[in-house]
Amino acid sequence: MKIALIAHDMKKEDIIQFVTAYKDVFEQHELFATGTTGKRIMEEVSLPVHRFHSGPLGGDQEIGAMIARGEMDMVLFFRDPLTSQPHEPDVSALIRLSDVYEIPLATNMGTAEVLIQGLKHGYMDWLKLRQKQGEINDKQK
Ligand SMILES: O=C(CO)COP(=O)(O)O
Repeated sequence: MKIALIAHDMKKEDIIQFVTAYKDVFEQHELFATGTTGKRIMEEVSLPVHRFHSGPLGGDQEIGAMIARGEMDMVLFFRDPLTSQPHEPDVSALIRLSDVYEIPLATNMGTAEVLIQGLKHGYMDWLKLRQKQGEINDKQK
């Protein structure tokens, strides 16, 4: 499963704690992140992460492009709702694309917890079926 991890600055500490707490789950999946979030996860949790640009420099859009290509399975985005972001349109675009392609998206730790528990207990297996169906459709094109 390909999982995107993103956190605004005020939520970086939270995402580090979250990924540390569920390291046993995350280490079984392929992780992607915006620049600074990914750097901190690699350094502080010692997990491999594919890093994109920092969010304000286009990282959210790069993750959005993966979603549009059907290459991302889950997005955990710890947003800061109390600070205005210069790249708010990019943030909205990423959330919109998650809805367009029906990708499970958490925008806070509470929902992220439910998604990761679901992943751990196999409730996300329908995603694999969808991937298989996508592969079949691609072959038929
Ligand atoms: O701004 C972000 C998401 O919108 C996060 O970017 P960084 O992980 O580079 O701080």
